Amino acid sequence: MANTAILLFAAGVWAVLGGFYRIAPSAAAFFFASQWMALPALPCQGCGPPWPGAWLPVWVLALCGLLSLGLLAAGVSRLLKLRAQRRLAGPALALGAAALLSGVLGQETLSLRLALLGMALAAALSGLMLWRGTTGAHEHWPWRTALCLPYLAISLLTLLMALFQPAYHVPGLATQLLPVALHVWIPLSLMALAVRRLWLRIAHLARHDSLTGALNRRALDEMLARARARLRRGQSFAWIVLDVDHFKQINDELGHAGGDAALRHIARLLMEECREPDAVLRLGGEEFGLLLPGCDLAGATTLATRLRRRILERPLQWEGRSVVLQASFGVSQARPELDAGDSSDALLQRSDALLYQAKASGRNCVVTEQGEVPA
Ligand SMILES: Nc1nc2c(ncn2[C@@H]2O[C@H](COP(=O)(O)OP(=O)(O)OP(=O)(O)O)[C@@H](O)[C@H]2O)c(=O)[nH]1
Repeated sequence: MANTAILLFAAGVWAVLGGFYRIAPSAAAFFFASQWMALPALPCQGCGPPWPGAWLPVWVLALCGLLSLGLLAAGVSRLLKLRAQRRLAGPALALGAAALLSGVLGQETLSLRLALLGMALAAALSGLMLWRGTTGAHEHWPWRTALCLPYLAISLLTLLMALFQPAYHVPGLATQLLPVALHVWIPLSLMALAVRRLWLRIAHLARHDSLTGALNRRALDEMLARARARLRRGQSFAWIVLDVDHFKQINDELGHAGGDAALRHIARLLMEECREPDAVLRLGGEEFGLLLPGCDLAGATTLATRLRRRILERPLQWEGRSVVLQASFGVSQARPELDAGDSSDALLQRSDALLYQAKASGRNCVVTEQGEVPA
């Protein structure tokens, strides 16, 4: 009864998360279905009514278990946006079909063995996808291990049952542990993963421009504060501001979607050309900024000159047309006496003035604190 209640509660939580809050809705739908399929499939020794599985032949229960684990694997692949591992998913499906056929033909023990083998594969598949899908900077190994361990346990247990004890109940300690792993830890850990992914996405959106993927103004404020603190300790930084030339004309000719594509194109070029500590920011409209920690005026000028050329050389490809873009640049280096104050925006103002000069002297050029750079 307790297991059934936990299971129905988890199904309800997935329905609310996916259906109401739209958190990973397709993955939540698979998890919801998986919870329902697990209801009759719970391996339970000597359970009678009202246990839903009490009325069904044992090979049907095992098939429900396989289906439940298959839906779980599908949900994991949707949640982590991974393609299911065909080498495991294909055989698990084939085992399910063979188990169904042999059950219908009256070969119950064979059907049970095949379904248990399928369950071992499906559980291994989910564990493998979770391990691979959570590899990265944000997930630490103890958390990843805790996520994957129950799948490994289920996989091993069902494999042993298939090979040595083809009966649909689990002996000894495993009788207690398996339902806990299946119905408590797996839904809880998957819910935590879904919510954590959403939180990371929100944190990403708060600092990035949704059109171009470049950092936004809020990120600029944080990065400038850190750069000013380093400036006070003697490490300089440089700032490049650039504005796409005649962007209104591009919008008029290509339409707003074409203008947006031009902005994404420019942002991609800037990101390709920058080094690891450099930050590419969209300041608004067609204006971008580059914050270059540890860089002096000469380095920033070299980069701006390279960017100006690269933008000219790599036209935007839009609806079969090749559209040449160009931009004007203002470049300055931070100075401790002017720019180290907590809320000083003198550096940005100097660069804006240089950008204005670049526009005034014909556009498509780089103007630094030492004058215009020859083309
Ligand atoms: N497609 C698109 N257009 C935008 C976006 N933000 C601003 N704009 C447009 O960008 C245009 C900027 O025009 P202007 O400020 O006159 O600048 P410009 O035509 O580039 O002229 P110069 O900077 O002097 O070379 C305006 O038409 C804005 O509507 C955006 O996110 N997407």
